Amino acid sequence: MNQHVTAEVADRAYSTASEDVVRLTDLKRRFGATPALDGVSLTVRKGEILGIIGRSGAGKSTLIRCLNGLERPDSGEVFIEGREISRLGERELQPLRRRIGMIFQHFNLLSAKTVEDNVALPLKLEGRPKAERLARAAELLDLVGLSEKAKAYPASLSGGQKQRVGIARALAARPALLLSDEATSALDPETTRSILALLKDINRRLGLTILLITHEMEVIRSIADRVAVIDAGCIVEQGPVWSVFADPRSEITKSLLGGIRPQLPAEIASRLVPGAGGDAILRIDVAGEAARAPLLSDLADALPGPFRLVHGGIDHVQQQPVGTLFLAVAGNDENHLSQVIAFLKARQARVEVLGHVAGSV
Ligand SMILES: Nc1ncnc2c1ncn2[C@@H]1O[C@H](COP(=O)(O)OP(=O)(O)OP(=O)(O)O)[C@@H](O)[C@H]1O
Repeated sequence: MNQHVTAEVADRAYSTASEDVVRLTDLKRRFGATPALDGVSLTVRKGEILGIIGRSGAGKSTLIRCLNGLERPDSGEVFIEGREISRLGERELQPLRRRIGMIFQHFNLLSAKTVEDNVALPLKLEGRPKAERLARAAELLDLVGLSEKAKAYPASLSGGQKQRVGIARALAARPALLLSDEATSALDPETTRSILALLKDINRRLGLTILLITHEMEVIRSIADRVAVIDAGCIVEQGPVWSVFADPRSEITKSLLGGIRPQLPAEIASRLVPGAGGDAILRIDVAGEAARAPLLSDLADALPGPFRLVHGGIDHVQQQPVGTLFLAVAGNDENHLSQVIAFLKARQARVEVLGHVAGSV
C-alpha cells in the first residue's frame, strides 16, 4: 500500500491509537468470487474528517455495512471506540449502532412526520421523555439553521434543507461518529458547498468525528483532513489530503484527481510527439515551500532562454499551496532542457517531460 509516510508521521503527532474512534484491521469480505473487501486496514481518529473515495463497486458500501454491523466480515476486526463489534449479536449491536449517526444520499426522512419529529426519532427509539426530545430537536434545528421549519413536513423542503434535517437527526443521540454516505451526491454544486461547510463547522465546533464516503474528489478537497483511496476492495493510498493531492501515487488516485487538477489542454496534448524537436512541454508539480517560492522568476534569472507558461495554476488544499504548471521550453537544445529540469528538481518540484510540440503553442 502506498503511504504518504512523512506527511502522515507529522500529521499523526497530535493523535494516539487510544483516540481512534474506528479501527479496521485486515478486513475481508467475499461475495462468491468477488472480493468486496480484500484486507482493509484503516483508522478514523477522534475529531478528524476522514474521506474514503472510490469508484462504483470499489467496496465502499460493504465497508459501511461492516462498520454498522449489518454485514459480517469473513475475517479481520472492526473496533468502534475500542470495542470489537464484528462478532456481536443483534442485541449487543443495538446500543453500539447508536454511537454512529448516518446521513444518506436520499436523506431517508419519514414523510409522515414533521421535521422536529424526524430529528427527535433516534431519541424516541431510546425511550427518552418527550420534553427532552423536543428540546434536543430545537437545539439541533438551530445548529443546522432550520428552526423555523420545525413544524414543516419533509415534502415542503428543498434537497439542501432535507439534508440539514438528516444531519440534525444523525446528531440527536450524540454519536461518536458521523458516517456520511454520498450525502451530497444528489445535491447541486451550491447546495453541496453549503452542506459541506455545515459539516466542517459542526466538526470544528463540536469536535465531531466524521467518516465521509464519496466518489467525488472535490468533496474530499473541501473538508477532509485525511483521505483513503479504495479500489477493488483494497486501500491503495492514504494520507493527509494535501499530501495525496500534491503527490498521488496510484493510477486510480491520479484518475480520480483528473477532474480537479490542471491537465494539459487537449489542443496541445494532441500535438505532442515523443523525442526532441520543437518546444519541450514540461509538467511541473509543486507543493508546500516549493509552491511558495518564486520558482519561475528564479529559473529565468538562473538559466536565460525562452520558456513560456502555457497552462496551470496553484490551488490551496488544507491551507497548503498545491499546483501544476505546464511550461513550453523553446530552443530545441537538449543540454539547456536538462539544466532546466535539474534546476526545477533542486527546488523540490516534480518534473516530467510530456513530449515536444512543433510550431507555436
Ligand atoms: N450482496 C452482494 N452480493 C454479491 N455481490 C456483492 C454484494 N454486495 C456487494 N457485492 C459486490 O462487491 C463489490 C463491492 O461492492 P460495494 O457495493 O461495496 O461497492 P461500492 O464502492 O459501494 O459501489 P457503489 O459506489 O456503486 O455503491 C462489487 O463488485 C459488488 O458487485
